[in-house]
Amino acid sequence: MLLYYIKKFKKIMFLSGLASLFTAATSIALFHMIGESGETGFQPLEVVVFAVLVAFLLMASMTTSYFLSQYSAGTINSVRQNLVSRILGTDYDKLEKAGRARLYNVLTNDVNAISGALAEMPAFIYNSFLLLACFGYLFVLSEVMFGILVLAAFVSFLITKVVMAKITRAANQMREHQDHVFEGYKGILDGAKQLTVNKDRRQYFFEKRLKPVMTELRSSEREYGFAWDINRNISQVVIFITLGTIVAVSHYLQRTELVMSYILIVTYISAPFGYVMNLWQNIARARVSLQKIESLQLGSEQENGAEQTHQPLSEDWHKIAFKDVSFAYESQGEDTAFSLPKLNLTFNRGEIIFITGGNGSGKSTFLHLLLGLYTPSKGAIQVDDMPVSAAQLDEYRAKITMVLPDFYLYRELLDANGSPANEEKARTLLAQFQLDHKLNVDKEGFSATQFSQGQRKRLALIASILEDKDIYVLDEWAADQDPHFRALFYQELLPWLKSQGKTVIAVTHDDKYFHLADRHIKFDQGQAQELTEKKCHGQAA
Ligand SMILES: Nc1ncnc2c1ncn2[C@@H]1O[C@H](COP(=O)(O)OP(=O)(O)OP(=O)(O)O)[C@@H](O)[C@H]1O
Repeated sequence: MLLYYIKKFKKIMFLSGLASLFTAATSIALFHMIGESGETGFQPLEVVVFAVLVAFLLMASMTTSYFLSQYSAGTINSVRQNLVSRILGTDYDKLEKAGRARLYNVLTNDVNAISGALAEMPAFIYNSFLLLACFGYLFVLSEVMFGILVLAAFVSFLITKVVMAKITRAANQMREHQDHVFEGYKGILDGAKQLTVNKDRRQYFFEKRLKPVMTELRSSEREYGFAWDINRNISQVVIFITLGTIVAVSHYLQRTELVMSYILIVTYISAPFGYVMNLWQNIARARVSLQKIESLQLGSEQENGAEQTHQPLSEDWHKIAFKDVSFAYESQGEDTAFSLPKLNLTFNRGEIIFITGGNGSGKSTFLHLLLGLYTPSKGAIQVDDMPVSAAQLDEYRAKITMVLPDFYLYRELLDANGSPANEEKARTLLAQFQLDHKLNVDKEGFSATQFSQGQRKRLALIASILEDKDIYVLDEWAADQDPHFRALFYQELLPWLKSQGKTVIAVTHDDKYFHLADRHIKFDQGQAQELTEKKCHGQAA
């Protein structure tokens, strides 16, 4: 993936590399002049050349900085977009398994770690050129002293390599602990009300849940930083030993005129050398982040406008069927995971179907399968006897609109084509749902977003109706409505949807209205049973 981004920005990398080359060449020319004129001083012409070179160096380094900043901003944006796009293209069950806390961590820490390492790539090129040019110049000055320098660089490299193993281990631990801390942050935000009202819980949560994971994170951060500090300190010592050796050898070789050039350049390159080493550290972190992202098995980037190569599903469909559909959650620990064994159900177009059953009987799991959020482990969902293939899944899902208990209220209202919905139509619905006094709709969608839970659900249903899909999947929609709206939903809205040819599959516990359904399917421990009319009227969920 790192290579992917390097390739993506190769033009700007090349340009910054070129600018770096000029900068490095100019620096060497300046060093040469200083080294040559150290004892005699500058002649008037040399002063002019020196001034021109300094001006050129400034221009070249500023041009390099310009390309670097372009690259950095572009890379960070590109990594962010790529990851968001991959998350959007990931199957829901994988996202559910990863969990929100981990995904937040990917979108914040990992994006920063990867983009940070990539953004420094051109600076790495720049500093590498500088190092190469300086080394080349030192080689020309004296091969023996250059050999000493190479030996010192090699020792420094070996030390870094040993320390690197420790750094990578600490980086892995740090990343793992960050996930735990993010899980804690999620608890603070999602449970803000409970934590505010319940002081004991707040203290317990902070002391027993947050503090331990934060302490773990701190110790892995310390280990990580310390390992790197050791490396830096040893490298500094190596530089001083090198300088001392150079002074001694130059006296031994009776070439003391080289001491100034050598000390000047070795001191000068210690900063770029540290920079190159630093990037190594950043790459280690980026690699851990990349491994983490890969372990979440995110999807590939969303394809916009990809050509359809599959057989299209019928627009004029008549029935949707579950054919021998089985599904089981992954077993956690020793417990046997919940499963839906061999469901055979048919939903005809234009029907109102109520789904009932006790808590944990499998209603939501069934809806997740119906919505194409979970993949059956066996069997298939069929549209007019044709199994829906993986390639047809988006097309199948496009027939459905839904309001689930954990819905998100998007401000934007869309129509059947995914374009902004007709404002007049939206206003009419607002009036019908008695929300016109609370808010308005404009080009951007709903004009306010602070509502009661019942009102939010009404708005979610308005958004669903505007989407104008064939199938409405509603999970306990009426549960938060007052008796008036509950009656309106069952006695007016559902019959109206039916009259429009819509299919409604609704989970409900409102036995008072069971008679209004065309069909009634009851779930019990994962088994679905179609209730006959008699049973249907006589039984509550
Ligand atoms: N993501 C999951 N991973 C593992 N098991 C799960 C998961 N979601 C639900 N379950 C289990 O599956 C069973 C059925 O859950 P489901 O949410 O389908 O029930 P439900 O009928 O919708 O219940 P309720 O009326 O309480 O909403 C439960 O025993 C639950 O523990």
